[in-house]
Amino acid sequence: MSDTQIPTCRWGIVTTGLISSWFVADLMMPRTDAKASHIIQAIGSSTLQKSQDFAAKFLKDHPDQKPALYSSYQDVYNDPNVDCVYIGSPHGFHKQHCLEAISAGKNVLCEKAFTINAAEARELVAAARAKGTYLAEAMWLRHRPMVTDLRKLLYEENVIGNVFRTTSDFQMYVDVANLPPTSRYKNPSLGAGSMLDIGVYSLTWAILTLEPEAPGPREKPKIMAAQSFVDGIEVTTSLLLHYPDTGRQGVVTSTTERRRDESQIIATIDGTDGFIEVEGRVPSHPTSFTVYPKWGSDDKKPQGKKYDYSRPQQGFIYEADNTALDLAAGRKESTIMPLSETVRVMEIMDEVRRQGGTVYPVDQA
Ligand SMILES: NC(=O)C1=CN([C@@H]2O[C@H](COP(=O)(O)OP(=O)(O)OC[C@H]3O[C@@H](n4cnc5c(N)ncnc54)[C@H](OP(=O)(O)O)[C@@H]3O)[C@@H](O)[C@H]2O)C=CC1
Ligand SMILES: O=C1OC[C@@H](O)[C@H](O)[C@H]1O
Repeated sequence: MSDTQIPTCRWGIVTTGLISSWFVADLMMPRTDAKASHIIQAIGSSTLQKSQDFAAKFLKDHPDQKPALYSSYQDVYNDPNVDCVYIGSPHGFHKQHCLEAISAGKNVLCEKAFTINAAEARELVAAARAKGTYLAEAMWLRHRPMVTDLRKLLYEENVIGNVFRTTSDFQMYVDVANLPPTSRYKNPSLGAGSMLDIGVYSLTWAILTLEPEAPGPREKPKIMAAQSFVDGIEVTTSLLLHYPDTGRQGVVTSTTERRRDESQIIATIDGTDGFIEVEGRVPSHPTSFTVYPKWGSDDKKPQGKKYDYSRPQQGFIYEADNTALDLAAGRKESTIMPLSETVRVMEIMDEVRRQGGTVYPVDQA
């Protein structure tokens, strides 16, 4: 604990790609409501030059940060001053990188999609439990205070009556046909495909708004899914969730075939007394939501009440703070995204892929 009684987490950043830059930039932004403080203790890349370039670019305004810069990921796992390793490699490497970190005795926060399939996720859970290390999926959407507030309005205050449906669509244009085979959006071994990369967020909106018990134990929905492909890579997934007990339905879609607007409605939750629209750039990046009463008999959209959560940070600070709090409390997994929940999500995506026809090389191993 620091003097101010908030925990400090010393992070070891593994890989210097896009997400690692977003994560580090967010952690370094000033704020007044910190629940933890964060130190970038080490950076590991496939080359020393990349680690140096990353630090020079993303820590240039933070001379107090003096990370050890490494030419391998293993050096980060071996660094005794690192409290938690953040893994930002492509999906296909998550299992290997997590296993290497765990076997070095390190706590791990690993990017989504957690693994390629549920079997890999279960293997990681077993490894972390055997070693006694912390392991969590960096599903940052679940950590947003907005999500907690929204679920409270839905299921404690019942602001839209009985929830019966959620729709969520993630659109992102990727020119799959013209990408090199090494790209994580094109290479099946790296887990290319819209479902694992972005559909997981649309699915998360359905889970969070249709399953009030989440992340506790609960029934699994029935799943109906279809997937489409370009050059053998899944580019569009549509999936229907149906909860027989309540009749609720989730309409969950993702595509890398469509350009999106800068701001849009990223999820809609329908209830018997009204509806809620979640606004933002994409389903991983909500900025506000608006609660509307039921439509009247005229054709005018009713007046809604907007809840705005825009702030300078992208939102990675919430998962980082919560990880630091978990570690300070001696927990071995996240209370917000427990490992059982990660495995459940992976199982749902396995079933979507089984119906849709996406097969990754490790599925056949
Ligand atoms: N939470 C979120 O909003 C986001 C999450 N993600 C997730 O983060 C992960 C990485 O995505 P992203 O940052 O976009 O990917 P990038 O391609 O930008 O970066 C991946 C990094 O992984 C390392 N790497 C190791 N082996 C390979 C390989 N064979 N091919 C490519 N990279 C390799 C490289 O790091 P180095 O050169 O340093 O060794 C590379 O820079 C994915 O799991 C993705 O789903 C991505 C974007 C947003
Ligand atoms: O998690 C993600 O959200 C934003 C997208 O740009 C990215 O490809 C995806 O991995």
